[in-house]
Amino acid sequence: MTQAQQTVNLPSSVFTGLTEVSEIAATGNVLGVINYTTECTDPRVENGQLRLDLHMAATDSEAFAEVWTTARPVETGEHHGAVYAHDGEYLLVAGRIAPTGRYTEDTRAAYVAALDLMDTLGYKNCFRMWNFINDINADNTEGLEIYRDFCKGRAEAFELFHFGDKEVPSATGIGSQGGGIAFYFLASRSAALTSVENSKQMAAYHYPRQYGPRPPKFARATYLAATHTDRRSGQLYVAGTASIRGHETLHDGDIVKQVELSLDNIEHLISDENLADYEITQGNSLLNLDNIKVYVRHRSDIPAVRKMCEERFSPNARVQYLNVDVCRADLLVEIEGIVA
Ligand SMILES: C=C(O[C@@H]1C=C(C(=O)O)C=C[C@H]1O)C(=O)O
Repeated sequence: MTQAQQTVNLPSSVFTGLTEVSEIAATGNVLGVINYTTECTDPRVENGQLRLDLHMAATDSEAFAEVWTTARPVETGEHHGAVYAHDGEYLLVAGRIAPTGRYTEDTRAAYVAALDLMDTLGYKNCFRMWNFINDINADNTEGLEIYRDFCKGRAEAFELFHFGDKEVPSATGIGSQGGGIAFYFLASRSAALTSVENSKQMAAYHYPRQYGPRPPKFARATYLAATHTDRRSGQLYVAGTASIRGHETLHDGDIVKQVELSLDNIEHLISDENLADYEITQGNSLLNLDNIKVYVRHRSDIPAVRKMCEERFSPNARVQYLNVDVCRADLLVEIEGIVA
């Protein structure tokens, strides 16, 4: 099959009630099940499937599962505390850092184990990372905000693996309702990746030191396609996006304006105007965003946030609203998604 005809069976995920996971699992091979639920547990292999429970819901009624499926048979395993599942083309790896007074070293060690696993198994193209950080805005035992503590350890791990700034994947770094720091990553063996920045935001890895000793290392989006010549039909994994222009938070205290700017930021990020710098042409708008998570700091804001989002998202989009802290104390909302 020529490169031009090569198709990459991209992973897809669905959100489902915790009880429906078995039904989804019956439809194909499961790369992994991420439970956004009422407690955090260490990643595990259960019935041959990778499972990670994240404490992201206050009640069972708010809980849901994100199920990653693939057309290929899946193998699972464990590597220095990280649990993984792979199908020959895609790898899902999950880990958890236990609560501690200082996260830099444990974050670095956990990321080193996961990045080493990717190298060892041959899935060097990491295209999305999710990090769930309990007490994200609280100070660690040395007075450093826990998010900044995490960012330091992550930056050190990327440095050890010689990740250039333009090689870091899109990511989410968000609060949780318990459990230290849990994370999961997606990587590919052969897909072509393009790191995408937002021309209206400073690249996070260039943030000034006022935001911490080491900047957050992530791309605003990662474009994933079968080959580098495919600039039209790839997927865009959109990082958690908030009310930030340049490097500054805008609309402190104003949830409505923060939602508007977060949505405007994503709309611009995935637009042909912004993607022209990468020779990607897809004609995207917010109506093409799916697998959406909307993180809201104050539970009482969720109804208004939902109404604003529903006015701009496709009625067919899969959307979950979660009540957790955001990476900066002055941010009230954050939104992520995938353009498939
Ligand atoms: C919202 C922002 O950052 C958040 C933190 C991230 C991280 O540290 O990995 C990634 C995206 C967002 O979840 C931002 O800086 O714009």
